[in-house]
Amino acid sequence: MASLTSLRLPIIHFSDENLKSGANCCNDIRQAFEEFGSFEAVEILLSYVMEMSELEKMVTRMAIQSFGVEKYYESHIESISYNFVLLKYREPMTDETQLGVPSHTDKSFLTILHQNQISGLELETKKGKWIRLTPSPSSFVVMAWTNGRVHCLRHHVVVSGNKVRYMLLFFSYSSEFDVQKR
Ligand SMILES: O=C(O)CCC(=O)C(=O)O
Ligand SMILES: [Fe+2]
Repeated sequence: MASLTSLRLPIIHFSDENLKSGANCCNDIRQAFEEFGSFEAVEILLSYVMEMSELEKMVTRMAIQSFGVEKYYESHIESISYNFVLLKYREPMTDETQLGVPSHTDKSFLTILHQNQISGLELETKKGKWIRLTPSPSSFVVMAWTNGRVHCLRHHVVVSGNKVRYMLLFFSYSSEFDVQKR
């Protein structure tokens, strides 16, 4: 059996500041590869969450502008908090036919979804028709709130087949925004 040492792999911080000052990060990566052939990448999730909050703010600003209620934008943004969830749906066992999430509507202001290639999410349109989403790792699905004018889609998840499904969910909640009963 190999004898263990207390050595650790080099750690590279993928924070925004580090990525912006590219040169240092590149040198660290080269050095890590030369000396260890490997490194531990940290702060990637934080960068991802920051990007998601930028996307959420951009969509919110555009929606608020087009509804002609820009004057509420600042107070709305101040009232926002986020929740970031990573989900893994295992492949169903042989005696299980479907695994997933029962039908519901999110209680968030906006929900942004990002996933691997395994389908499962089904959305009910305003007219009561169900759509099965075609997943794409290069796109995000944005779901809106509900009020008298905007309709949050009821959705559920049905997972079958023999592949694991991964899902990243980014929810924004507003303390000012009154989510109507759905
Ligand atoms: O896994 C999905 O596609 C969606 C999960 C979901 O709807 C939820 O967690 O609210
Ligand atoms: Fe949901």
